[in-house]
Order: sequence, then C-alpha cells, then structure tokens
Amino acid sequence: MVVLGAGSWGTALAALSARNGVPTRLWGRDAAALAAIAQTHRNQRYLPDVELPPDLRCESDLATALRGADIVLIAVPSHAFASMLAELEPLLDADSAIAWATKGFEPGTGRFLHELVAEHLPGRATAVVTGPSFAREVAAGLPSAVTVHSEDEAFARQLAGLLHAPNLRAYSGSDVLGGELGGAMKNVLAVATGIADGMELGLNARAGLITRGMNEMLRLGMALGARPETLIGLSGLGDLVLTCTGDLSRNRRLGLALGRGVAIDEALRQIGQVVESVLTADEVNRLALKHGLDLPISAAVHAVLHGEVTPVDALRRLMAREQKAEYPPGLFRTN
Ligand SMILES: NC(=O)C1=CN([C@@H]2O[C@H](COP(=O)(O)OP(=O)(O)OC[C@H]3O[C@@H](n4cnc5c(N)ncnc54)[C@H](OP(=O)(O)O)[C@@H]3O)[C@@H](O)[C@H]2O)C=CC1
Ligand SMILES: O=C(CO)COP(=O)(O)O
Repeated sequence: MVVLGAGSWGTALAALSARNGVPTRLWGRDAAALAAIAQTHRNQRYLPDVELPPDLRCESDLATALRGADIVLIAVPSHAFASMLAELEPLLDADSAIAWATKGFEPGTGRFLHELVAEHLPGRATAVVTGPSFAREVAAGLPSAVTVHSEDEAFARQLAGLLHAPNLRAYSGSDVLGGELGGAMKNVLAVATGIADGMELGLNARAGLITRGMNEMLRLGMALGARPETLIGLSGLGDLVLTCTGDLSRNRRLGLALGRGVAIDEALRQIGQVVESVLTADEVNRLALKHGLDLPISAAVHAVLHGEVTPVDALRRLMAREQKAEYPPGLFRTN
C-alpha cells in the first residue's frame, strides 16, 4: 500500500497499515520532512506524540513511491485532490487500485471526489475510507471505527481487512456517494456547533444544532441519491457527533474561535492545519441551491465564514425562522 499525503491523517493511516504487517510506503511533497520522519520515526509537525513503526518506508519521489503499488490511498486535502490525481495519471501502474480518505468536494464545482477519480483514472477499483476517526487517536492506538465504501464490494472488504486492527474496526459498504457526503458535510456542521459553544449558548443548543444538522445531511443526501443507512452510520451521524463535540476537531475549533470573537484568519493561523469546512461550506451551498434545498445551518456557516453576518446575527436569524414540521413528508422515500 502507498499512502499519499504525509499530514496527520496520511501518517496515521500509513502507520496503521504498517503495524498490521502490510508493506507500506508514505509519500509526501516535502522531501526534508519525509527524510526526518524516516530518520526519527516521528512526524514532528503533524503527529509529534506518536512513534511510527520502523518498517514504514518514506519516499518523497512520487514515481518511486507508486512503483508496484497494489493500492494507492490518497490523504491530501480536498483542494489538492484533483492536482494529485493529475500527477498520478502518467505514473500509476495499470492495475493499481485507488482509495481516498480525503473529506470534501472539488472546490468551485461541488463535484464529489469519486467523480474526479472516475474522470482522471477510469476503470480501476476505487474506494473511500471514512468515518469518525481523529488521526491522533487512531495513531495512538485508541479504539476507533471507520468504514470503507466501494462499488466493488470485494475491494471494500479487502481494504477494510488491511486497515482492521485490534483497536480499529473497519467496516465495509457500497455507498460511495453517501460515505463521501457525510464526511464532507459534518465539517460544515461542526463549525456551527463550535460557534454555539464558543458563544456559550449551552448544551441544548449544541444538541439541537447536531440534530437539525443531521436533518440537513439527510435531506441533501437523499436528494443526491445517498442511502439513509449510510447517513445514519459511521460516515454520517458517527462523524457528525465526533466532530461537533470533540475538541480535537479543527473544524469545531474554527467555530469555537469565531464564536469567541476571533477573526477567521487568526483562527486558521492558530489551527495551522487543514480546515476543510472553509471550502466545503461553499460547495454544500452550491449543491443545496442546485437541488432547491433550504439548509439553514449550512447556509449560516457559509455566511459567517464569508464575513456576511456575525455569529450573533446568524443565530438570531436561525431562531427567527418560521415554525414547521420536524421532517419534510416522505424524506426516506427513495422512489
Ligand atoms: N486529521 C484527521 O483526523 C482526519 C483527516 N481527514 C481528512 O484527511 C485529509 C487530510 O487531512 P489531514 O492529514 O488531517 O491534514 P493536515 O493539515 O494534517 O496535513 C495536510 C497534508 O497535506 C499536504 N498537502 C497539502 N497540499 C498538498 C498538495 N498540493 N500535494 C501534496 N500534499 C499536500 C500537506 O503538506 P505540507 O506539510 O507540505 O503542507 C500535509 O502533509 C482532509 O481531507 C481531512 O478532512 C479524515 C479523517 C481524519
Ligand atoms: O474528519 C475528522 C475526524 O473524523 C477530523 O476532523 P477535523 O478535520 O475537523 O479535525
């Protein structure tokens, strides 16, 4: 297996796979950082507390990293996903399978990552790895559960089997779009609960936002063809709860800072790692518009992130919305 992207999640996944006895290479774009990881068995910038397995190979030359790879697992941020695929196109072995653990959409188009993979690297086995999994906890060997979705169910089971470990339950499924949607959208909703907690609005507000956020995920997911069981599974509800409540979440931390009155640029500078919601909020908004859906919490996060409203005004607007039924009729009807 080759893992592309030597940030928090790529490093944690590569360590997991190597500890499972799977021959694993980790590729990153920063040759000096890779050399330091190889020498010290630590990723000082992204996972400083974790000792990496000694047999994890680090490789900064992409062509060398990819040679002979049976599975290529991409863990770069969504803004780098398309360019990563373009780099892979001329280098990849004909029979290498492609998986990704990135959460987000193509910035500017709202296209799902599986659509980009199908365009750039058609005709291969593909899968998304997703679910509630803070890199720090997985890397530290704390109990976690993830899920692998692929149209090729045998490949989903194969990849889940490679990741499954004494303290990591890896499930499999076949709803790629549903798995991707939950993992992307929860980042936007985590900003909303972070803002509420940063403003010290209380635990009722947090639970209300998580649940109404879930409602938004269900409505967009059903409109796009996701399966409801995926959305209430690990990749949807599971990751939503984790990211909305766990302070390890960078998206939640962005919301906390905004709710406390910190400017967005300063908040992002302090976090110092990828915060996917900043781009994903635009794409959720785009998809909602395209499908004629009113997703008020996601829209409020979008407006706050663009500086169009203050967190206080966004809350006032949410609370002033018309009273209505909790669910639209026929939400779970798929035909
Ligand atoms: N961290 C987590 O707990 C989890 C993260 N994810 C998802 O995984 C993805 C990656 O996140 P994460 O690892 O946490 O992010 P980090 O901020 O920890 O690391 C980002 C990594 O991506 C690299 N990178 C950035 N741009 C490019 C590029 N153009 N080409 C190649 N590499 C690039 C960075 O390199 P450099 O250091 O040189 O800038 C860095 O190594 C995101 O979509 C995230 O949502 C999913 C589940 C859990
Ligand atoms: O996706 C994650 C956990 O499942 C990580 O969340 P953040 O990107 O908000 O840190």
